[in-house]
Amino acid sequence: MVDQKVFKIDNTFLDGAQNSKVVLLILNRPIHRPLFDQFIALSPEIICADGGANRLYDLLEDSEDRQKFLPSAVIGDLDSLRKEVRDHYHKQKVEIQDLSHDQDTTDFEKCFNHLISKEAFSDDMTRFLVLGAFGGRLDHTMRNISYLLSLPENIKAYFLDEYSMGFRVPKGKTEIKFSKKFEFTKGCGIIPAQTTRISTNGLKWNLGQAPWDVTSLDTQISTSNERVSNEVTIECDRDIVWMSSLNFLNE
Ligand SMILES: Nc1ncnc2c1ncn2[C@@H]1O[C@H](COP(=O)(O)OP(=O)(O)OP(=O)(O)O)[C@@H](O)[C@H]1O
Ligand SMILES: Cc1ncc(C[n+]2csc(CCO)c2C)c(N)n1
Repeated sequence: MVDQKVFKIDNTFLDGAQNSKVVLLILNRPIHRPLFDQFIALSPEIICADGGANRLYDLLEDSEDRQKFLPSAVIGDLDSLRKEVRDHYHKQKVEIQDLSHDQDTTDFEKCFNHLISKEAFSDDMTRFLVLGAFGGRLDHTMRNISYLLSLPENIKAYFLDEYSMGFRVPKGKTEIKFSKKFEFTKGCGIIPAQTTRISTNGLKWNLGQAPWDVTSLDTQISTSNERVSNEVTIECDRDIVWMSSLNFLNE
């Protein structure tokens, strides 16, 4: 029998367990302060997608904090970036990239595509935390999920709001090690893009037996599931998005 390659996803970097490079991408959505404070403790590089810079600027009320948490770039078509915010970051020599010639990709995609095309971010150790990828307009959220599924396999992207965190699990067999500090054992879910044959281990309601041997958007999606272990194994024939609920709102 040929041994199947097992893909590993290790989220313990969120507990500060690994020495990984973290990039925090801020989109144009309200920023939940406790969420920001937790992730900023991982010493990330900050990048803002267009109006995301307004959100960062408004969150940090005094100039000392604004200086401390300076983004290294603001990227997008810049139609949402307020003048005072643009002037402020321009004065601080933050790179401001106007990509308004492109009317086919969202500001988030412009920003992320630009980042991952750079050598500094193309290594396997970089983790991208995208703040504000869910909530707000459902078409934006759905497009963000679609974009997540289209990323190259080596890109480690995590989409977040204060309720949940989503990441792609590629087709094949994957072992996921969860963060103890951030990811709640209750309230996890699996979002399929296409009709997917799937089996899991480590959940209270494992998938793998009829009718739960298949998941698809137009039949059934596992939500409100629970992890019974800090490690879960998933085997699927299409990429899916794993959703972990976060416990910020329970604090
Ligand atoms: N209402 C919203 N709901 C969900 N996500 C949003 C919303 N507004 C903005 N975003 C996210 O933040 C990113 C930056 O937002 P910004 O307001 O600067 O762009 P936009 O002009 O509204 O959208 P687009 O990306 O289509 O140009 C967007 O690309 C999108 O991913
Ligand atoms: C089929 C299709 N639908 C919508 C748009 C519009 N659009 C999508 S992203 C974007 C940029 C916004 O900053 C714009 C204008 C398109 N180009 N193609």
